[in-house]
Amino acid sequence: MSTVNLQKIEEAVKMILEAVGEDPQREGLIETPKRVAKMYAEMFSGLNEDPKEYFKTVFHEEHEELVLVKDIPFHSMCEHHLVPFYGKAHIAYIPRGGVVTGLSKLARAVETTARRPQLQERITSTIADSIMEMLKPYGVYVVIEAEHMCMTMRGIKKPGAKTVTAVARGIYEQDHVKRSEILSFIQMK
Ligand SMILES: Nc1nc2c(ncn2[C@@H]2O[C@H](COP(=O)(O)OP(=O)(O)OP(=O)(O)O)[C@@H](O)[C@H]2O)c(=O)[nH]1
Ligand SMILES: [Zn+2]
Repeated sequence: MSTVNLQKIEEAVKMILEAVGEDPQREGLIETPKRVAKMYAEMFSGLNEDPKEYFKTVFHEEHEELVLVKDIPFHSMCEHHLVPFYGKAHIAYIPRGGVVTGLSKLARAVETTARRPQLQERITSTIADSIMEMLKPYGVYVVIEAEHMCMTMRGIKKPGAKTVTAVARGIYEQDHVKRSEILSFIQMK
């Protein structure tokens, strides 16, 4: 259930428009507070969701080897500036005890985690920790690469700069050879 207060967002957007010197009553802006409220409700819809829920869907398959879903596109909102950052997530894990999850659930966990005011580091660790807790695999390695609009369109203004975050859990914490294997699969076209 969404706890987003649409009316409050509308009022706030109207105030921002006034504060920057715009006329919220002019034709082009009259519907803008409503549109922005709807947009925020959508972009922050992950706030009341728990990515762990998705990993309740499991299948029994004796595959105690690598599973990697790479190039999962995502976009999120930087919690410092409320502007987007976007890129790709790559999720690798090694199942244990014949417990594998649905491949789409890995992408769903990215989506849910990204749809709230976020830091790239926190998206990365939340996904890794959710998988560890729910699937109890031998290990998880999550890599996220993203461009932050707050570094592109304002402030330091460095378009093209990419931030890479990686979180290793379980056997990936110690095993750099296994981590390198994932990184080479990620680079493969
Ligand atoms: N660690 C981390 N930092 C982020 C992320 N998104 C944005 N930031 C950074 O958050 C920082 C906020 O710094 P502040 O000095 O408080 O704010 P600011 O004056 O707007 O900073 P500048 O961006 O340097 O102009 C900036 O360095 C941003 O680049 C993120 O996902 N992770
Ligand atoms: Zn930012």
